[in-house]
Amino acid sequence: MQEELLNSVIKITKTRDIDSLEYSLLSTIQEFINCQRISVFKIIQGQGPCTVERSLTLRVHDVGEYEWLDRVIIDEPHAELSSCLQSACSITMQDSAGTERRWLPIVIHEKTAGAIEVQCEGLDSAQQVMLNAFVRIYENYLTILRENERDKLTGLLNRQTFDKKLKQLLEKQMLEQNRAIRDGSDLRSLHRGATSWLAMVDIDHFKSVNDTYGHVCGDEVLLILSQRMQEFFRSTDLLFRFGGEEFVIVFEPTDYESIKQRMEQFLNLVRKTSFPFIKKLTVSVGLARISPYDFPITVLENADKALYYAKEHGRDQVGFYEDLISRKQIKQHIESSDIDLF
Ligand SMILES: Nc1nc2c(ncn2[C@@H]2O[C@H](COP(=O)(O)OP(=O)(O)OP(=O)(O)O)[C@@H](O)[C@H]2O)c(=O)[nH]1
Repeated sequence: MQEELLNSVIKITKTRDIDSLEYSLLSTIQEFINCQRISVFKIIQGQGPCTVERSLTLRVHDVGEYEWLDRVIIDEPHAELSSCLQSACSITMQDSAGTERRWLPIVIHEKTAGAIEVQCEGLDSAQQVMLNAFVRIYENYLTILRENERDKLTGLLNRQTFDKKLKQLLEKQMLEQNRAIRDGSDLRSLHRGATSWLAMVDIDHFKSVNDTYGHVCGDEVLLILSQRMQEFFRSTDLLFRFGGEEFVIVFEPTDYESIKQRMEQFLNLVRKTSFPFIKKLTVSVGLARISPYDFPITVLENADKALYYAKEHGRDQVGFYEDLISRKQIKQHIESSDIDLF
């Protein structure tokens, strides 16, 4: 037993990314405590009321038969889950058939980040101790992994995580498309023109902010801008600090008109935001569509070309890659495999 326990701790801490960590945690809990259902819930930070997503569920049907349920946003969290998240305390409920449901909070840097829900036939005290210990190990390890994913100054995702996150998003889109084709759904009516988008945001004349007011003031500008971005964009949009004064946003699928309007509103918000010392600050944006079969580098290059165009044509504006291509204002990126050599 002791050896099995040690091996399971090794399994959990061997993981190098947050998604695999969730799989390891749930399978380990299931291995030691016979459950009917285990889920990881996460609070998605954003504006307005607290949004919760069920990040992963392991549902056990029969001995040796189980299924994994994927990420889903929970509009109305269960009352007990909400209490657990708000109070950061464990909550247990038992129904008349003796089935127990437990919610254990996940606390990171003294803030509740989510909860683990366990549904089972009732736990003895040794199992309860074990369950608590697994959740604490998960909590500690999650703290380390989260810090590795984030930029130190702004707290946004860092560039190193970009390829992985975009790949996950593209795989999800591809799965959805394949599922729709398999189920015979009409893709056009299914998505109604909605695709994912990537925006590259770059502060205009940032060098002069540093040169005139110093690096500390420059850092403060970066911090305020990233806070505004976190408040303004949806909690499901991925925000990265890509380099010095460059940010990348990957949007959940939406149509062209909506993304256009949202980016214009964002530019307006930046114009109206007050930054220390600086009278006026603006940003330029390059926006490109993300298709399921794109390479991350291609999408970045497209957005970068559109950004370059926006910078060259007066700054404080959004360059739309597809628009610029169709108007022949920039040249299309050609994949090396598409080039006909003969
Ligand atoms: N304060 C601060 N400055 C940074 C950081 N990283 C990069 N920079 C500065 O960002 C500035 C980027 O300047 P440029 O690439 O010349 O661009 P720009 O002045 O914004 O001009 P345009 O992009 O053409 O509008 C440089 O002065 C860098 O030193 C950082 O973490 N903090």
